[in-house]
Amino acid sequence: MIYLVRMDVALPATMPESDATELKAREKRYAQELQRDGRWAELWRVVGEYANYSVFDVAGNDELHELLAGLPLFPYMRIQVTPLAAHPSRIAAEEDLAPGNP
Ligand SMILES: O=C(O)CC1=CCC(=O)O1
Repeated sequence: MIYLVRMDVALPATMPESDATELKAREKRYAQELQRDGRWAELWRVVGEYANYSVFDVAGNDELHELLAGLPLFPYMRIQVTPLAAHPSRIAAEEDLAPGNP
């Protein structure tokens, strides 16, 4: 299933800079691991905000929840999830159209 996810991050003003830096580094490693295995398909910054729009390609609600809850920044995020369905007018990617592709 495909999900559009918006994450808004709000770190407490009282958080020491070194803790914030360490959390962000862990978040980056976690996000890049999931991008490499294909489950975090898109990651875009919202212009002018400490927020992102992401697209996840996972088995379903339970897997998405597990991935999101595992984000190092999860305790400091507001997360909105929109499940997406195929659009009938979408031109499929070349590889989707390849003969023999399930
Ligand atoms: O900076 C953000 O939007 C939060 C975040 C998600 C993945 C990552 O590396 O940072």
